[in-house]
Parts: sequence; C-alpha cells; structure tokens
Amino acid sequence: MLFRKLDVLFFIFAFLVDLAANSLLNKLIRQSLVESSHHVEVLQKDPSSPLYSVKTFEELRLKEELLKGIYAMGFNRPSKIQEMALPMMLAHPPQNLIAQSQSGTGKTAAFVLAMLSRVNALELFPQCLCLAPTYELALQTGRVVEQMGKFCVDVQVMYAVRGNRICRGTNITKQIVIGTPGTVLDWCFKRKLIDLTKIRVFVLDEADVMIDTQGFSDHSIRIQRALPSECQMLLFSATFEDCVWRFAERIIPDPNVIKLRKEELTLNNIQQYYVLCEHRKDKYQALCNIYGSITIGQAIIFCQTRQNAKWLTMEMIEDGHQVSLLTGELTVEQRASIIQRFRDGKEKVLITTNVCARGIDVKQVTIVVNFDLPVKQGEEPDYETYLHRIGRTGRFGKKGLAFNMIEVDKLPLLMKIQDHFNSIIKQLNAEDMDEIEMIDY
Ligand SMILES: Nc1ncnc2c1ncn2[C@@H]1O[C@H](COP(=O)(O)OP(=O)(O)OP(=O)(O)O)[C@@H](O)[C@H]1O
Repeated sequence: MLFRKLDVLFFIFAFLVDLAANSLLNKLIRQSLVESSHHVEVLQKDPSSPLYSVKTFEELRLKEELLKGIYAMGFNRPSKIQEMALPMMLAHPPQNLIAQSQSGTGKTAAFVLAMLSRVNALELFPQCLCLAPTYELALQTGRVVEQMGKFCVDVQVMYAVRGNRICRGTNITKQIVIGTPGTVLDWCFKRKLIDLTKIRVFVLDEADVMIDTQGFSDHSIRIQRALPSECQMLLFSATFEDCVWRFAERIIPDPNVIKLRKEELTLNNIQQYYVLCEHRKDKYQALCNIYGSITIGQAIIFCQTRQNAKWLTMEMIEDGHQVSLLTGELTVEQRASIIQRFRDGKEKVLITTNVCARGIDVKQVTIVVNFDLPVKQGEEPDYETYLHRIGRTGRFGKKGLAFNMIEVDKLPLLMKIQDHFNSIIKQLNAEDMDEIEMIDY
C-alpha cells in the first residue's frame, strides 16, 4: 500500500516537473519569437537599417489582391529596397532598374511584386521572365510568386528548369516563367516554346553572376538582346563588382540605379569569427567543438570543392551527426528533395559548395561555416561569394553567426576580406568552450 502511495506521489511529482519544464520551454520559445519580431520592428524604424522605411505597403499603391498576399505572408512594412524600388518598378511607362541591397533584405519579394503587378491574368502566354543561376533558387523564387500571388486568381507560374520536360509545340499558357539560363534559352530559341517578343518584364536575379560568369552570361545576354525595346528590365543582386556594374549600365537602356556604398555591404546582425587551424582534420575538430557548444537552429557549411564536401559529410555521419550533402553533380530530383528536407528541418546541417551560396532563404539558419574560404583562380579571395555565403544567415534582421575555418597560410586571404568590407572578423579559440559558449547571438 505504502509503495502504491509513493508511486502515485512520484508520478504526480514527475508530471509537475514535466509541466514546469514544458512551460519554461514554451516561455523561452515564445520569448524568442516575440523578441525577434520586435527586433525587426525596431530595425524597420531605424534609418540606418536596410529594413527601414517611411512608407507602408498601402502607400506603394499595390493592387488589393497583392496587398492581401503580402499580409498573408506576415509582412507588415516594406524594407528600404522595397520602398525605394517599387515606385520605380511600378511607374508608367515602365522603367528599367539596376538595384543592389544586402542579403536577405527583400529583393526577391520586391521583384516578385513587380512581376505580379504587371501581369495580365486574362492573357494566356508568358509575359514575365525571371532568370536565376541555380535550380534551387528558381524553384524558391517560383514559390514566392505562388505565395504572394495566391489571391491573384488565374496567374500561374511555369518552371523552365532542367528536368521539367515539356513537348515541342506545347502552348505555354502560364504568365510568369522562372528558370535557369540554359533551359530558358533552349525553350526560347530551339524549341520555340516562349515568344520573347511578348515579354513585358525581364528579371535577372543575382544579376552580377548572370552577366559576368562564363556560361551564364552568353545565355542571359542572348535572351536579353532578343527582348522588345519596351520590355522592362530589372537587375538585382547584393553584390556588383565595379566592372560588372559598368557592364550592366551599358546593356540596360536608361536604367534607374540603386547602389550601396562599400561600407553598407555587410550586415551588423551577422557576427563573424575565424578559427586558426593546422590542417583539414583540425578544422573538423574545431567545427565539432563549435557545434557541440552552441545551440544551433540550422547550419550551412560551405566547402570549396565537391571532394571536400563529401569528405566532411562522411566524417560527420561517422561521428553520428545527421547531415545532408548538396552538390551540383546530383540529379535535380535529389537536389530538390535535399533542400526541401532541410527547409522542413529534417536535417539540421547542410553541407554544400557554392551552388547554395546565393539566394537560398531558410529562416532558421543561424550559423554559416566557411569550412574553406571562397577563392578565385590565382588564390585571390572571392569577396562576392563570401558575402553571399554568410548572408544565408541573418535573414531580414535576424541574428546570425559566421565561422571561418582558416589554415594558417590562408590567414592573409581572410585579412583581405576583412579589409575589403571594413568589417570585424574576430578570432576564436575553438578549444576554449567557455569562450564559445559566451558568444551572444
Ligand atoms: N517587408 C518584409 N517584411 C517581412 N519579411 C520580409 C519582407 N520582405 C521580405 N521578407 C522576408 O525576408 C526574407 C529575405 O527576403 P528575400 O529572400 O526577398 O531577400 P533577398 O534580398 O532576395 O536575399 P538574397 O540577397 O539572399 O537573395 C524572406 O524570408 C522574406 O520572406
């Protein structure tokens, strides 16, 4: 009998402890949610923040169904780039625009709004064309169109990406086409599925790579040249090297320009660190120490080669971590499934190459690791890729951490990156767990 009573008491006690733990957990979760949305609101009122704006979406004179779509996505106010770019993009007659704004500040949302505003739902042929450098990014942008345009009945999106096979002679009735340059070129010129003379809005996302990288640029420029003179051309990126900017201004007739100053390129909400390491194994150990000491939302780890990415994946799996690997050699189906699983939080860590450096928007990513620094041929730092990679965290004002694993002989490259952006990359001792745990984010 006494045992029975003790059992019951123990059960009640365990239940209460459980309740208390749950309630504390819930409190913490709610608190961090409230804090982060409050934080964004504060940033949107701070004139020096890229999220600042004086206007509301109503004042931007958007169509009613678009306003509903925006509010359904949880957007309250436009960001700076949205506030500045939208009046130019929606003006009559249409105006061309080359625009730069930091990673994760709402460029995609801005040009998607422009496409959705210009489309005529009653005309059943492609009217807006958006080019993106990767399959993943094209799909992601298409999803934003679908979400934001959910109240624009009869407006539909078509994906011109590898793997989406459609027969010659098919009549494409969808009004917005999002694709990668190779497939779009094929659909326009070889298979004659898209009539470029009917395109009203042409968007080049990640415009600097699209006009400057071998392979992309031949295709993108050929498509751009075949567009009618009245077609509105919109170029967006977080980075534009000077020479690329000059080239863009030459190929785009009479453009409006929104350009950042160099000191505005990096975001204060992303704290950057580096860890000095001897060799690859050492980098891996440092990574494990950081991983073990910091509560990670989700993390993206960048390697410079597929080989390194594979090696790291094997090491982490052998040590019992649940990670996924995304590189360009996978089939499109595999790539789509991996990125979806990561978005759904099924894997906490994504190991990848530069294929995911740009544009990918997964809000829960709190940490970016450069397992290898991005370099150009000739062992120069690839400044633009560095900025895009770290911009996978700290989306729309959230806090983020970026860690660089640096072999001693690569330290000068990191210092060049630091000088280039005039930002602070602090050294971290990855063996000092206390130091790691003290990072405030
Ligand atoms: N006005 C807004 N209010 C709240 N959230 C927004 C707003 N605009 C965009 N967002 C959200 O912020 C995140 C980043 O936006 P988006 O992907 O458009 O940024 P980006 O500038 O295109 O980034 P990148 O340079 O990486 O391509 C997305 O999750 C998006 O839904």
